[in-house]
Amino acid sequence: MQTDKPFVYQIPPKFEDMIQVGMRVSVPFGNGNRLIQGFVIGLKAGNDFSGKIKEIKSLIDVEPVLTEESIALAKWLAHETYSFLISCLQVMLPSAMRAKYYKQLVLVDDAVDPAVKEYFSSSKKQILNEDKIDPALLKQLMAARTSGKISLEYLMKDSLVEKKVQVILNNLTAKSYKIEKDKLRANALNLNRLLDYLIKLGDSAIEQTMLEQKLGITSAVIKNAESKNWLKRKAIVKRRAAYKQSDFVRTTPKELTSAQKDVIVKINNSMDENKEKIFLLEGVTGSGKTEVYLQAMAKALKKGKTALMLVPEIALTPQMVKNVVGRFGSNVALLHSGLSEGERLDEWRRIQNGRAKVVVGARSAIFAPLKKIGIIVIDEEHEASYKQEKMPRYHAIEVAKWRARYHNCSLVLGSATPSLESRARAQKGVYEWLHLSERINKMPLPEVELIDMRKATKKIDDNVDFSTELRSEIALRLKRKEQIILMLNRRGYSSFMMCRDCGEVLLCPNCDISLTLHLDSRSMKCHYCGHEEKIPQKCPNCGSNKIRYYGTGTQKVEQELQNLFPKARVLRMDVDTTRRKGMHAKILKQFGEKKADILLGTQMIAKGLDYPDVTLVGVLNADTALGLADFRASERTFQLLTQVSGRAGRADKEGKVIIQTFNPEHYALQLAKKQDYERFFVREMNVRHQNGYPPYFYTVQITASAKEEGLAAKKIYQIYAEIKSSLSTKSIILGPTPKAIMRINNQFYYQLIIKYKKELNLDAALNTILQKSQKDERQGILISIDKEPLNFI
Ligand SMILES: Nc1ncnc2c1ncn2[C@@H]1O[C@H](COP(=O)(O)OP(=O)(O)OP(=O)(O)O)[C@@H](O)[C@H]1O
Ligand SMILES: [Zn+2]
Ligand SMILES: [Zn+2]
Repeated sequence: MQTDKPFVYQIPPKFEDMIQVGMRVSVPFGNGNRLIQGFVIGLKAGNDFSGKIKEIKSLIDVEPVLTEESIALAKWLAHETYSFLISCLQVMLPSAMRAKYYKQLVLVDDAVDPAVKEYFSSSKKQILNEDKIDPALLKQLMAARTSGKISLEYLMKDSLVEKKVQVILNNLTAKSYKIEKDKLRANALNLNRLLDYLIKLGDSAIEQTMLEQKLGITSAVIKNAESKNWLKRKAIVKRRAAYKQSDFVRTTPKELTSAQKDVIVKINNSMDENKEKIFLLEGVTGSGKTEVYLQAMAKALKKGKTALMLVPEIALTPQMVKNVVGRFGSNVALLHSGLSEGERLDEWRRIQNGRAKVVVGARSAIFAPLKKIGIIVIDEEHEASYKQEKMPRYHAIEVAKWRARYHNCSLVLGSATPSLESRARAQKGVYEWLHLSERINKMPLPEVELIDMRKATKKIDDNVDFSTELRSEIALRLKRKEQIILMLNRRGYSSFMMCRDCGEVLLCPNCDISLTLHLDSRSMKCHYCGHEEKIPQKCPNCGSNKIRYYGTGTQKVEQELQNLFPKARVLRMDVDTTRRKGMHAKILKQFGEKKADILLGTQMIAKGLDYPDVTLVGVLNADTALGLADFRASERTFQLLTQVSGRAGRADKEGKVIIQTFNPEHYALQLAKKQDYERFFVREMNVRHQNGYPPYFYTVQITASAKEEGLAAKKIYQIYAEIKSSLSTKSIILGPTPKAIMRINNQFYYQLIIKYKKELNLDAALNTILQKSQKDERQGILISIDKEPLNFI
């Protein structure tokens, strides 16, 4: 259970001069006095607590892991995102530093069933693994516990482990080695070789595994030598490297174009003023935003400060790493999910102790413990992955703003397709708007052609995913030995219905939002107002019976490609082919080395890739995102199509883009075809204004979930009543409704969304809900509060 308040503990005399705010300690907690991990968030003399005060048991850290800044940030975050403070403190640290708890069973009385005895055969203490244990045995164990024959203990394992390796050191003088060698039989080859090596080793040391490899000997030989006192073994801490320095060629700053210069001058000036300032760098695809980031970051370093750069997880490609590590060398720390826990911990430590001055990472890297930050860069700022979907539900941009204020530094938000919220703020002058409107070397943006699949499918077999136009363009590039990127849009896979003849997507009569298919209830539902109707047999628009779930798979397309172009070398990139660690990078590397002609993938190939030989981009299905019942559907579609189109024709060869769609008239597609972000912005702002959506309104989403549908529904209506009474009449509540995927893991989800402009009482009302949610949790009802949710359904 969450206990979201600080507790008072006594500092035992032995820790008196050592304990500091920001350290982790282990303390007894609750009636059982089991040990748990806690954070020291304040020190005070005397106390105003009337009960008996427990003592701190031990210190987990010898120096604080939380800084003054991170504690202040956590407090703000808890308030800002309606989260528990403890979750916010934990999010500041790498996962390896979060305590993990184990249950341990201890046999106290031998008179137990044979099965139980067997369980304890290797040791009287066993770590209980509830997932792996046979349920029948578990039942017996629990019975034995009730009768007092077994006791249950909670253990905290601090996984703050450093990686240790064994190194070999000399133990004898050169002279003694000579004597040993003379004693040795000549056919003791391994020992002879080892002795020769040790004589040469002198004062240095070598890792044991390396020595074994080098001499082709086993650890038994080393053991033997150790017993003869020839050598010493010692465990030393080894840094787990996130990247190999030697893999990167150092690069020097590029001569900037005049457009880039105009932009960087503004950023540099603001850095010289040491004032908090937010820039929106809107630059078309291939306009050289990365070089601007790098030179601005270099400026921060020159001023003796540090630099923090965020990129979406999926864009943390070998190319991006090459760019940054190439420029800043060993100053760079990388933080992303491709690293092991240990690697991330070691990178975090390098940042904390000031050895890494540049941090590049995905969302959670925004909490990197850099001191004296001079600049924060957020690339692809429109990306939804910057928002965390579990508590604390923070948006990295909001955290970045807080840190920019704390450090009085610059924040640069960059994108070819900024989020509407960001672009609107630039409009109002909240952010300074910087614009790169042309590609490097004045290369044109690629020509985009929309293919109307309502007509195309009639010409060819209904089941084929390639129009004749796309096929002939692919054939042409294959002949010219140029490269092709094909994207299959999988978002919203099979979740909505569309007519194959007229392109009609079923809409809600009350909202301008498409209905979502619910297979469990066999109906179409609106997730905004609750409207529900039967799944139609015929298209309500044209009467055709060719209406279907929309969706296709990468594997099916790959097969088709092989049939159409048997000689083409295809790389497929989707969740299946990238599940294994490092595969994502590997596939991109192969493509970059021209070991394939076609890169076929899902959304994950849309951004950041910069390959000069790619001259054709094909989008197989542009529509799935449009069909989603979310008011951001048009924005996401426009962003995705513009981003993926931007992969074509980035160097000296002209690019071409083919987009297959059932909705060629839709403004998101028409404007993506022109790659005209500015016009899209104006148009979409109009739509948002008319329908009362962000950025014209703020939003909060409240979700209630439970194993029993009734409980979740009852709770959300109760919250609805409470919230309603505290809101002014100007605000709107959408719902309550079940969520689009109402049941996940047998948990039922209900939600409501509050739209408001100004609500003085809302904050207090939401905090009350949060505090009460601890009680709800005991009854199996989970409540979540999400400020500015990016997912409405
Ligand atoms: N001043 C420059 N002189 C020469 N080449 C440059 C310069 N600036 C950038 N480039 C090159 O131009 C290409 C495009 O730049 P970059 O990848 O930074 O674009 P981008 O704006 O980030 O695009 P996207 O939004 O599509 O990722 C890169 O290959 C980069 O090396
Ligand atoms: Zn129709
Ligand atoms: Zn509706």
